[in-house]
Formats: sequence, structure tokens, C-alpha cells
Amino acid sequence: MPRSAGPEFGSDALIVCDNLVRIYQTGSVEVQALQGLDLLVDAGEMVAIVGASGSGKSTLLSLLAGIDAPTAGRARVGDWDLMSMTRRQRVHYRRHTVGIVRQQTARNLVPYLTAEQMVDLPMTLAGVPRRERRTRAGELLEAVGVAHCLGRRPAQMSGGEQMRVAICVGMANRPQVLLADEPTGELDTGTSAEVFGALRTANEQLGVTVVIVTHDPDVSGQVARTVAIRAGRTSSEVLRRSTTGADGEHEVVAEEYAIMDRAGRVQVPKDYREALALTRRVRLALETDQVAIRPDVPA
Ligand SMILES: Nc1ncnc2c1ncn2[C@@H]1O[C@H](COP(=O)(O)OP(=O)(O)OP(=O)(O)O)[C@@H](O)[C@H]1O
Repeated sequence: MPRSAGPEFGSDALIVCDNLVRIYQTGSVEVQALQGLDLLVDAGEMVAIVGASGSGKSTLLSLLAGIDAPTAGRARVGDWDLMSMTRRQRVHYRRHTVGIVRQQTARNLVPYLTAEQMVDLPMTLAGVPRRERRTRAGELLEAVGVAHCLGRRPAQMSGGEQMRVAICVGMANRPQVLLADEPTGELDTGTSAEVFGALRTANEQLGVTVVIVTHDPDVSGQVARTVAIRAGRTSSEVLRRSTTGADGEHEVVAEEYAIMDRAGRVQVPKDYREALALTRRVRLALETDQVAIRPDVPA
């Protein structure tokens, strides 16, 4: 009898994290940074990842960047299985499939190179012909509004310009995914908006899927999807869509969802639990169009 297994979890998604676990061992101390995290991101999406300090956001980004490897679970980006990549495949993956932009501009850029030379570098390492490299570098810098920085070194650019050049460096080899770790963390509001605009350009005009780890509500409030991580797991999601109101005006509607994993587990937010004194044992009831969770009080 053939097995009637359904399609593989997230088979259509570009990024699949399935029950992802990352345990750090420092001496005898074990830290479970990711504790069975599920996340699907479709090609073309721009997603913000939010969560308290220590919830596992940077760990997730390092795994997706191929800098670190998961302890257990499954992680796939495009055709790459991040659990089983060889060292050589990892170099190829990091060079061609993902681009990364870090919070500290100094870690993105080389002090003695010009913007053009920095964008050129990853393409040189990938063996792209010189003429094509020049064209690509010029086009990228132009697209995010820093063409005037072409011949400047980092010290001759503002923080926002440096970050936009860093985005171009990350985009140089036409990655499928651009990962950004707190890209506006060190910038003021106006400069942040320019950097966010550059990420949006990368997503909408250059077609890259963007994953941004951020604490900045101006960033998480402007993307179509914000995923919250709590204690190493995805806990809730906010989806935003544009609608036309009764008065004909465009408005953005944001709706919050809880995440249910494949075993059916859902995290009930702390304020909900406290409001109804929900503790270890609750009553579940299937109603016509909803599932109710009630406190365990005698009938
Ligand atoms: N290399 C490491 N060795 C040991 N523990 C680590 C390491 N990296 C992270 N951790 C631990 O893993 C947990 C998750 O860390 P992570 O940096 O992913 O959180 P985060 O959500 O990105 O936090 P922040 O917003 O402060 O950057 C934390 O408890 C952290 O102390």
C-alpha cells in the first residue's frame, strides 16, 4: 500500500524551518536558543522578525546565513539543506544564495575600499567578469540612492549611506535571500527610513526575499508580515494588507494571528492567561466555528 503522506511541510516555500533546534554548550551549561522553531517564508516576501532580547532572533539569522549550523530539525533555503551542507557547499551558499547586512556598519564594510570596490569584491570572488561587475555595482548603488558615494570610502559617508552601500554588497551576487540584522538599530528616524526604503527597493524592484530582524517599530510596522519569536519558537504573526475603506480611502489593516505548530500547539499570550487565570489545565471545546479555551473551574 502506498503511504498517503501529504506534501512535505513548506514544499512551496523558499525558506523552511521545521522544528529547528540550536543548543549552545558552554562548559556544562546548555542554552536552548531555538527550541523547535517553525517558519515558512515564500519567495518575494519581506518579513520582519521581532522578539525580546535573547529570544533567538540572531541565532535564527546566523543559521539562515549559513554561518552557524542547527543542532536538530530541518532548515532549507531554496535547494539547500542547511543541515547537511559540506564546507564547500556552505561557501557557495554564502556567496550566491544569501546576502547579509549587519547592524554595525563597520562589520559590513572595509575602511580602505571605496563603495564601488566593496560591491565589486563579492563578485570578484565569484568570478564575475570585470565589465559586468562595474555595471552591476553602478546599478545597485544607483537603485538605493547612493550613486554619489561610488568613489568614497566608509569614513567619507554618513551612517545611512554606509548601510545602503552594505545592502548593495549583500545584493552583489544576486542572492535569493537578503538577511538584515537590526539594519536601523544605530540610526536616527530619518536615516532609518532611507535604509528601510533601500531594503524595500531590493525586495520590490530587485526581487530578493528579505528577512529583517528588528526592534524598530517603524520597520516592523511597515512590512506585510511580522513574525514574533518567543523563547526560541515562533509565537505570533501580524499580517498587514491594504484595503479600501467605505470612504474610498486606502487603509492598512493589521491582524494578529497565533502560530499553531504541526502538533497543534499554540502559545496563549501571557495577558490572556492572566486575564482568565488560565493555568496548567484548561478546558477545550470545539464549537461550530471556533475552539474555546476556558479556565478549569468546576461546572
Ligand atoms: N555563541 C553562543 N554561545 C552560548 N550562548 C549563546 C550564543 N549565542 C547566543 N546564545 C544564547 O542563545 C539565546 C538566544 O540568543 P540570540 O542572540 O539569538 O537572541 P536575540 O533574540 O537575537 O537577542 P538580541 O535581541 O539581544 O540580539 C540567548 O540566551 C543567548 O545568551
